[in-house]
Amino acid sequence: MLLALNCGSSSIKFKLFQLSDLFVLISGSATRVDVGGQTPVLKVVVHHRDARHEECEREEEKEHTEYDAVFQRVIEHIETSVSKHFQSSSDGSRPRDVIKIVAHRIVHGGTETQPMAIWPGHEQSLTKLDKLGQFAPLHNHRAVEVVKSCLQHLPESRQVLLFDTLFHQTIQPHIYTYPLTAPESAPFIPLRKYGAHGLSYASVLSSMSSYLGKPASHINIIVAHLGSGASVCAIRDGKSLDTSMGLTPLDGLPGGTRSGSVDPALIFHHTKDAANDADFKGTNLSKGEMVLNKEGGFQALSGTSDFGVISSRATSSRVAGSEGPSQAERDAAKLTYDLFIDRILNYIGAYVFKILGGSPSGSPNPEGRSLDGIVFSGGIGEKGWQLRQDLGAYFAWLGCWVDNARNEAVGTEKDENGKEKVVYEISKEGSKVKLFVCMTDEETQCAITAKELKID
Ligand SMILES: Nc1ncnc2c1ncn2[C@@H]1O[C@H](COP(=O)(O)OP(=O)(O)O)[C@@H](O)[C@H]1O
Ligand SMILES: CC(=O)OP(=O)(O)O
Ligand SMILES: [Mg+2]
Repeated sequence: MLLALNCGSSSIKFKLFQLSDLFVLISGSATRVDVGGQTPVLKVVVHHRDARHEECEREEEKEHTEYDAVFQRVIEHIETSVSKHFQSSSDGSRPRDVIKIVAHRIVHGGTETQPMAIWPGHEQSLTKLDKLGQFAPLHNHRAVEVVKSCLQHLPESRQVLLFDTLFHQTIQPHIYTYPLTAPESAPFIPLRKYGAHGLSYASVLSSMSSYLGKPASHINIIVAHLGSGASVCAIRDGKSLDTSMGLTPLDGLPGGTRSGSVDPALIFHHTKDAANDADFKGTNLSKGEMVLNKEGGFQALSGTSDFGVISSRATSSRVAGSEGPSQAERDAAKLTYDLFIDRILNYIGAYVFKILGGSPSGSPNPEGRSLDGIVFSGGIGEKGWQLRQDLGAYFAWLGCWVDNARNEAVGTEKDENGKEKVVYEISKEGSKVKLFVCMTDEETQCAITAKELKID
C-alpha cells in the first residue's frame, strides 16, 4: 500500500492507496489543526471496490491538539481501518507493515530539482529540509517531523518527498528575481521566488487536461488555490509562468493567519523588535516573520481563520433581536471578505495580461493563445460559492458570467463511474472565458509521482 500525506498549515490530509492500481482504500483529514485554540476534527472514510460501501467517522480531538499528537491519531486511525477492512485475521503482519511507500508533500524544496527518497540511515537530507523551514515556517518543520515519525513507526516503508516548489522551476529569471543587491552574507538558498502549492497546481492541470481533452502542454489557465494558504498561478502552455507566493508562502494573498504581501517597510514600524529571534516551534524565525505568518490574515481582521464563517457573516443581514453575529463582527467580516477579493483580483488581473498579452517585442498575443479558463480550487475555492459569485462579477468585461445554479451545485454531483465529480464549469453558457472549480487532489498527485519514481 502507498500512503500519501499532505501537511498543510491548518490540516493533515491523507490517502491510503492500493499500490498496484492506486485505488483509494482510505481517505481523510484532520482539519483545524493548531489553529488558534480550535478543536481539530478528524475524518476517515473507508472506500470499497464496489463504490457502494463507504464509512465515515468524525471525531473531535479535544485533548491532543498539537500537530504531532494529531498526526499520531491519524496513523492510529489508518491502522485500525486497515486491520478492520483490508487485512485477513490470519495475516500475521502488523497493519502498518503493509505500507510500502509514504509519499509526503513538502512545501519548500529550496534548490532541489527532483523528488527525494529517504530511508532509515539516510536522514541527513532531512536536516537541510528542516533548515528550509525558515522559508516555510508553517510547513517544513512539521512535515519533516512527520517524515521522522514515519521512519520510526513505519519502518517497512520508503519515504518519498515531493516538493511544491518543483512545479515552479519553469518561472523565468525576470519573474523570479527580486531587484536588490547581493545579500551581506551568503543566504542558505538564493533569495528568489520559489512559489508553493505546486502539487495542487499539477493536480489541477492534470484534471483540466482530462476535462478539456487537450494535452497539458496546450493548457492556458489561471488557477486560484484558495485555502488556509492562498495563491494564484498563471499556467501557460502547461507550465508555471508566474505565481503569487515568493521566497516563502507569505508573499501574495492573505491566508488564515498570514498577512500576504504588505509594504516591506511596514513590519519595522508595526513590530519594534521585528529583527529579534522569535521562539517558534523548532524553526529559526524572526519576530517580524512570526507576526506576519501567525498574527495576520483572516484571523487578525475577523477573529477567525475560517473563511466559511467570514463569508456567511459578511453576506448575512442582521435580523433585529435575533442571535448571530454582532454588527462589529459583520463589519469585520465584510472588510476581510472585500479585501480578499481585492487581493485575488491583483493576481488574476495581472495574469490575464501575462498569458494573453504581447511578447516583449510588442506584438499582441503572437502565438494566438486563448485562455482555457479561470479555475478555483483549495478549501475556500471549492466550498466558497458566495466568493466565486462575487468575484465572478468582476469578469463581465471579459465576456464571462457566473451561472448561479451551476455555481451552487458544485460539490453535489457524481461522475459516470459514481465518483465525486472533479471539474465543474460554473460560467454561463456562451461565456468567452470560462470559469471552473476543480477539486484539487494533492494526495493523489503525490501518489502518482511517487509511484512513477519506481522506488521498490
Ligand atoms: N463553506 C466554506 N466556505 C468557504 N470557505 C470554507 C468553507 N469551509 C471551509 N472553508 C475554508 O477552507 C479552509 C481550508 O482550506 P484547505 O485548502 O483545506 O486548507 P489547508 O491550507 O490547510 O490545506 C478553511 O480554513 C476555511 O477557511
Ligand atoms: C503553501 C501553503 O500555504 O500550503 P497550505 O495552503 O496547504 O497551508
Ligand atoms: Mg493545503
